[in-house]
Order: sequence, then C-alpha cells, then structure tokens
Amino acid sequence: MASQAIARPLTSLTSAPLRGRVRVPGDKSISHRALMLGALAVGETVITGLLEAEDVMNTAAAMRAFGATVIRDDAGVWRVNGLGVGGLLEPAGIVDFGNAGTGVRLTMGLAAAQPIAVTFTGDASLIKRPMGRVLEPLSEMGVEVIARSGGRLPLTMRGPRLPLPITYRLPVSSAQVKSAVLLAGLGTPGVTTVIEPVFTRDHTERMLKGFGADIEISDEPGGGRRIALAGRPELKPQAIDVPADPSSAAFPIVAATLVEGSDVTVEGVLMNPARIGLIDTLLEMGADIEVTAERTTGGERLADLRVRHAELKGVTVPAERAPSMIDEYPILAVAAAAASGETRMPGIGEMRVKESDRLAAVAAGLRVNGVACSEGPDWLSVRGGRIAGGGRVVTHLDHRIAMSFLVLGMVAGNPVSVDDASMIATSFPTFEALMTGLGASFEAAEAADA
Ligand SMILES: O=C(O)C1=C[C@@H](OP(=O)(O)O)[C@@H](O)[C@H](O)C1
Ligand SMILES: C=C(OP(=O)(O)O)C(=O)O
Repeated sequence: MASQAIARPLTSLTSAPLRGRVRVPGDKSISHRALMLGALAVGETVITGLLEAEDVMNTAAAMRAFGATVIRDDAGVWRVNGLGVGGLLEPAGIVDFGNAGTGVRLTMGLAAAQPIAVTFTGDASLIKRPMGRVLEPLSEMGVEVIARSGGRLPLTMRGPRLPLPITYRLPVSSAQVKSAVLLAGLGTPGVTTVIEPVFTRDHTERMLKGFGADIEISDEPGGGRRIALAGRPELKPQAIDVPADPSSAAFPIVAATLVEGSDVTVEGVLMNPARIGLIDTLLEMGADIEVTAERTTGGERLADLRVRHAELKGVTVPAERAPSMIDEYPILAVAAAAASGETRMPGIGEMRVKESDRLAAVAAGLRVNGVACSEGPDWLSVRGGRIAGGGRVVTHLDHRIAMSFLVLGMVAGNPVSVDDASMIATSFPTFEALMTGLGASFEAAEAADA
C-alpha cells in the first residue's frame, strides 16, 4: 500500500467508565508468518482470525506477487496455496510493504535463498528504517543487494544459485532479524543457525515446527538460545487460528486500568512468554488484572484478561524485559504518566528505530500534555501524577503513538489531539469503534493534507 496522503486528526475526550467484554483483532506477528509459511507449504493452509489490517494485507499482496494463491472467503477464512520451499516466482513489479517492518524484513529472508531479483519499498516511515541489520547476514549467505545509503529502502536484491548456511549471532535483540535469517535458511542446503543472546518472540520457530521443519532449539552456554534449522524441507500446510494480539490488547487494558469505575474483559489474548512484559510490569505497578480461562491453542497459551481500575505506582522496568514488550513502551509511558512517582525504562534504544523514533515521540507527546519526563539515548523516565492534557501530539506515521495518546486523553484534564489517526489502520482498524463501545469518546477534526 502506498504512503498515506491524508492525515486524520482525532481528539480524545475524557472517558466514561469503560465496561464490557471485547476481543481485539488477531496477532500481527503471527498473521504475517502464517501467510508467509503458507506461501512456502505444498497444499492449502487455512487461517482463521487473521489480522485484516494494512500491514498484513501488504504481506498477503506480496505473497501473491511471488506466485502464491491467497484468498479470503466470505466467512473471513484465509486460504493460502503455497509453492513449496524454493518455489517463489520473481515478482513482476516493485513489492511495496507500506508501513510494515516485519513484513518487509521477513520477506527479504524468504526471497534471499532463490536466484530471483526483487525490489522492495515502503512508505515515508519504512524507507527511513534500518534494513542493514537484515541485509548483513543475508549477504553472508550470498545475496547481492543494491540499497540506498545506510541500507535503506527502496532496495533491490538477488539471491544466489547456491545459498550458504551460516551461524549468526544476533548483534541486536530482534525477532525480525532472527526470523529473516531462519526463513532464508529454509531455502538453503545444510543447517542455518541463529544464536540469540536475549530471548525474543519465537513465533517463527513455533510455526516452522508446526509446518514440519526440522528445527532444534537449545540453551546456549552463558545465556541465550541456539536455533538450528535444516534447510530445504517440504512444509506441510496447516490450519492456523490466530490468537488476539497482546500489543493491541494493551490499549483497552491500560485504558481500563486508568479510567475510574472501569471493568473490562479482553478475550483470547495471546500469552506467549515473549510477549507479556507489559502485563508483568502493570501488575508490579499495582494494576488489577485477573488472568482467567487459560488454555492452549495451536501450541500458544491464551487467556481472558479481566481488568478493573486501579491506582498505579511508578516502578523501574528491568532492561532485560524490553524485547517482551518493545512495542508496548508508548502505552506503558501513558500508564506511567498517571501513576504516582517515577517510572524508569532503561534499555529501550530499539524504540528509536520503529515506525518513528518512539522514544522522542513519546517524550514530546508527554511534555506537550504537561507530563514531566526525561530521556537518554536508550532510556526514558516519566514522573507521573495529574495529567493536564490539552496538547496536540505529532504521531510521525506511527500507529502506536496515535493510540497511546488517545488513551492518555481519556484521563487528562483537557482533551488530547493526535495529528493523524489514519495509521491506526496498519495494526488495529477497529480501535476507535472498540474503545467507543467500551465508553470512550472521540471527536474527529476535518481531514487535512499531510
Ligand atoms: O518479529 C516480529 O513480528 C516483530 C518484532 C519486533 O521488532 P524487532 O525484531 O525489530 O525487535 C516488533 O517490534 C515488531 O512489531 C514485530
Ligand atoms: C514495530 C512495529 O511493527 P513493524 O516493525 O512490523 O513495522 C509495531 O507494530 O509496533
């Protein structure tokens, strides 16, 4: 999808108590991977609960561009007929991933082990994000790349006839880099190994196992994990039911915690240990979150989360927790703004290379709404208390900045505006309707050119 031309300003008005049961859309990370592995399996993969948001729709379009058949039936079930490992075709045009870092980085891995030329691009946010972290290991495997300086999009790559298996130690804690190398390893003869010093989300590993790949995971002496994947397997199509996205659930969870009188249950939330750092942190801050109806589906833990209003206190979030909540720091900063005392968030330098420089965007959004905070290269500290509000937040094409500050507005003394709510459609298209259904209210301003 092309970059957004029209900005959609939106204002959050102080909220009534939030009440009810809701289900947020399917997990974005799992949705991308289900389409990708479906495109490499022989036969039909059936996906229910797929996240139908712009980021994932760009992956669906990309898989079609590589020759897979990807259709949605009238009941909302997605069917992917794959081409087999090594069977991707050369796309006829440029593959545009819009705003989606996961989509483009993982697809580069998929395409890397085949002798096809592919040109990738994205929107005004994605073309600023670093791709070198993926291109570097893929080059070691034999991929040729011509990219803009700094390894930015647009870029063109061509895989080698005979890719080389590598052993790669992740220099940054990134599930996207890990996954790109593993997906390239699928099409590579021999064993490709990734060593991750810090545990990051493991959906690629779990799903590869489910599709029948030969993958071994062991503890690494001195900490971390070693993931070894045997190349060129035949992947067997799967039935995948995508659980609700904990990164989207974070917004009603924090809103219900902050707004007095609230009682909200969010159903079927993915509780993968590599994704629940925010829940752990909110509990430490004094949140009232009851984990109920725990169950396991498709190898993943799910639960219903009942959240009632609670007064929060500031905490220090352990730096090693960052990968398990990296996308949740903007909304955690909003919770911290309403908490008593100071919340310190060290070890979050990765926030600077997301859809926006989230550390800077969060600090600016807090300050313009009267919340005191300080920031360093890889840390943020928020001093909570009464939130004056009344500010207009610059979102920099970042969905999570927009949603986080709309939640801030629900508990601020004065309405809080975001300059553009349109990017929320990249991950959580039903955000506004869902929050309004629970008791929040928003006011849309006239659309303006971005
Ligand atoms: O692998 C994934 O699905 C993701 C990994 C994380 O990125 P990094 O790998 O850059 O940490 C996260 O921020 C992103 O939203 C989704
Ligand atoms: C960082 C995110 O996504 P991506 O890297 O896929 O653009 C996100 O959704 O917060």
